Amino acid sequence: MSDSIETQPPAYEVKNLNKIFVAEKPVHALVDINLTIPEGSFTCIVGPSGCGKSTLLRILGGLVDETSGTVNRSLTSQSVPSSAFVFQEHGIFPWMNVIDNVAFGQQMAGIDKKTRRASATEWIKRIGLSGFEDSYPHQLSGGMRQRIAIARAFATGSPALLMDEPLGALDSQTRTLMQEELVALWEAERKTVVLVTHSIEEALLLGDRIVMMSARPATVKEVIDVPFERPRGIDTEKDPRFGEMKTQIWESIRDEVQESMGAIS
Ligand SMILES: Nc1ncnc2c1ncn2[C@@H]1O[C@H](COP(=O)(O)OP(=O)(O)OP(=O)(O)O)[C@@H](O)[C@H]1O
Repeated sequence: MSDSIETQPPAYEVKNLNKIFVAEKPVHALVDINLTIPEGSFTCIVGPSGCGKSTLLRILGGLVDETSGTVNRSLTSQSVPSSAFVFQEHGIFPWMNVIDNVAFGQQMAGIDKKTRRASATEWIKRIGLSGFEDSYPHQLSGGMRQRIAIARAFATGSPALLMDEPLGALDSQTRTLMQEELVALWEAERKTVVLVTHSIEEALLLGDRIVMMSARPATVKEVIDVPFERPRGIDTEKDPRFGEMKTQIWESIRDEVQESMGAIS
């Protein structure tokens, strides 16, 4: 874990948060969530499928309202959105070319065309897609499309990036490369990142901290500090502690899945 993370002021402070979706049958998604996310940290959220991870992320970003409790967001900005989202798929517009997709967030923020095209060109270079500025998403691979979605989020200038399984649809080799690229961008920019993942390995490779959620109605079961030095990679995975932590997290999640299915006798 980065030494300074613990001393950073909170980017998000969640207190006694509850979320009940009002549907034909009300769904109690989140119950009494208390969580502090330090500025500049990389936090991964893991938990059983359907427990409420995406809901928590959307509440952090203000896309969904909480039912009760509070979310204090200290990272605000007059000129750009306080957070930018990256979703697993469909995050970029098929009718826009690469440069317009990357510049979209800045366009929404009212930044002039010349400035946003210069910034988008720089970001396209940083993600290794120079030469593809005029290409359309259907002409690109899945990995290239997710690079664009990530570049667009960084290019908005938002101080926080909220990512919902951003690498989940990629093949394992592309995913490994993109994990490294994402961490390199985060280390250079030091945004506050909150990333939902189903992959325990990914959480251990990317995160300063891992927030483990219980089965629905979800609460924060545990927050684990990830002890591995950066850069992390194959050597990190060979560390015996990596295997131990992976087993510990998996066993905890498995208990939650079993509990939610009523499978524990
Ligand atoms: N708009 C909505 N209306 C009603 N129920 C909803 C709504 N959005 C989510 N839910 C319910 O809230 C619960 C949590 O959903 P959420 O998508 O946050 O879980 P998740 O942990 O991200 O799932 P997964 O890991 O499968 O992506 C689920 O039972 C889901 O059906």
